[in-house]
Amino acid sequence: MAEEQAPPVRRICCIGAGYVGGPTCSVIALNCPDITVHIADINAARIAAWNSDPDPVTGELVNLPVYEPGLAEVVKKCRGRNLFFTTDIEKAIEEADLVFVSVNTPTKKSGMGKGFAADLHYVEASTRLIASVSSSSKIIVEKSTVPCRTAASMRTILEANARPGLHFDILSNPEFLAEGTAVQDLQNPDRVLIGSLKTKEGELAARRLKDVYAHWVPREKVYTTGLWSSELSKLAANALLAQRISSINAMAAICEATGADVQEVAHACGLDKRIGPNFLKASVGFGGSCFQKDILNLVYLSESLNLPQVADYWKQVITMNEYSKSRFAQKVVSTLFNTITAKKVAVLGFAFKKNTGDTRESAAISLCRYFRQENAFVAIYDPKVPEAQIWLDLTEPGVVDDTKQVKEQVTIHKSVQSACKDAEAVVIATEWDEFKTLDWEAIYASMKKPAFVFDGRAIVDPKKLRQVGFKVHTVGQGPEIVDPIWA
Ligand SMILES: NC(=O)c1ccc[n+]([C@@H]2O[C@H](COP(=O)([O-])OP(=O)(O)OC[C@H]3O[C@@H](n4cnc5c(N)ncnc54)[C@H](O)[C@@H]3O)[C@@H](O)[C@H]2O)c1
Ligand SMILES: O=c1ccn([C@@H]2O[C@H](COP(=O)(O)OP(=O)(O)O[C@H]3O[C@H](CO)[C@@H](O)[C@H](O)[C@H]3O)[C@@H](O)[C@H]2O)c(=O)[nH]1
Repeated sequence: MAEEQAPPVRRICCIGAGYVGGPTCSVIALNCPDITVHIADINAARIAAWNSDPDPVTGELVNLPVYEPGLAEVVKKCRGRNLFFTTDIEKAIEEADLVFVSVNTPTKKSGMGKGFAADLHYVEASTRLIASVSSSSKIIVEKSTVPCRTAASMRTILEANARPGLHFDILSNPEFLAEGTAVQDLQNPDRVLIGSLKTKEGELAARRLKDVYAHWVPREKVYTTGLWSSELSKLAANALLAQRISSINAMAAICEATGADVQEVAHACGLDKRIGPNFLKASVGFGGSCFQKDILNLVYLSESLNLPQVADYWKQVITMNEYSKSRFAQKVVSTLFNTITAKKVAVLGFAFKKNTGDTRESAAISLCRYFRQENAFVAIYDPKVPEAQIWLDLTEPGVVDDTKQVKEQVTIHKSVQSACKDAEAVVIATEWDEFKTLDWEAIYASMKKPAFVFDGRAIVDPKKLRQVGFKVHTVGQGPEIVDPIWA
């Protein structure tokens, strides 16, 4: 029997103009000129930034709220054509035939499940708003990362509150973009996952969303599943990715103690097709808004399903990540003759990875906290993170209680050279490309001696730095092999 014709989606609303909603729906607008896209948010400042004017000299959109390579060009091309940023959420919902819910789902800070469960109140508020303002049937798409079976709660809320006669199909369409490569990932995804109910209506709604992606994604890359599998696949994918990093970081600790080199170990393992080479880069620890949050979410889900062994298994990925960060900080302190009190430590990079201005759960935040607790002076440089954001991260309520002391101990610099001047140690916390080609001789000349480099990302050549005069520690490299005088 022929499949029922799926009417094309003409108007899309995206609730949430953040790191996911903004790039995702801008790329949809770019590839689907026949679809009008409204990205709506309660945060007026964020929407104003999305609507900000180009730089009068270069014509570039330099004030967008999310920095992603290539994103400004996409927004410039589509904004005002078929892409609009608005705070009029109700109107955007009302006019749409498909609504993405792309709001934040942070870890709960209080109440039941505190520290583990996802806070779903933004998702619920969006769902209630959709129910109250809609006068036509719509497809509602979970874009946010949510616990398994959230779609069932959304359905219950919609059915209880919407006008009689309206029909809502709920789809799960988790986002797999990584920050720093968001546009590239969206333009050429490994896969697009769409989960739906296995009913005639559910499958028709999934086909309509598939048709949107088919404007630029090959149809065979769109994988359709049941709703619950789709929701769980997002948590599973992040858990598996983070697990690889914790696994290689655990190996890094063994390497440092034995003289093995974790880069060689990772390469040797990655040559096995079953293992593969990606996501095996040892580091100071993973950061970002997703890995920790989503694993905690999975741990909570497992515990609530009375699966404590499963919960413990995944919890260990986070425990190992915390250990990686503290182990690295400990290495700095022990190498600097067991005290960094009143010593200047330059921290290069504050973002959780390169090519983003995002600092959420960045390893640099933890490192700076450790160094401050040891009474060091911390000098920070990052090419993209705004100064105000760094202060916010270091003085977040509940993390430190003494803003004044933070400001006495921490300085934020506009250049690497200025951050490193008179420092005893340089710590590379983010793998920004510019750190690979620094003028290390000039940096060395300006530092106190002995001058140390602690490379938490394994991006600089330790041999070259040692020739300049530095004492170098690279994450995952045993010192007794590369520098016998440290043995
Ligand atoms: N950041 C990533 O790389 C990434 C990747 C894949 C999935 N995700 C998931 O996507 C979701 C969004 O993440 P994000 O990084 O974009 O978060 P974000 O905090 O950057 O953006 C969320 C936006 O939603 C807005 N919002 C909240 N409630 C609203 C409401 N009721 N009405 C209108 N706007 C509302 C907020 O003001 C905010 O601007 C999360 O569930 C996250 O886990 C994130
Ligand atoms: O081999 C590696 C790879 C990554 N990292 C670190 O891991 C963190 C996360 O990196 P990455 O996954 O590249 O960035 P995210 O933007 O957090 O993306 C992850 O989280 C998103 C939100 O759910 C998902 O959509 C993506 O698929 C998933 O990769 C960063 O601190 C990286 O420096 C390592 O230490 N070693």
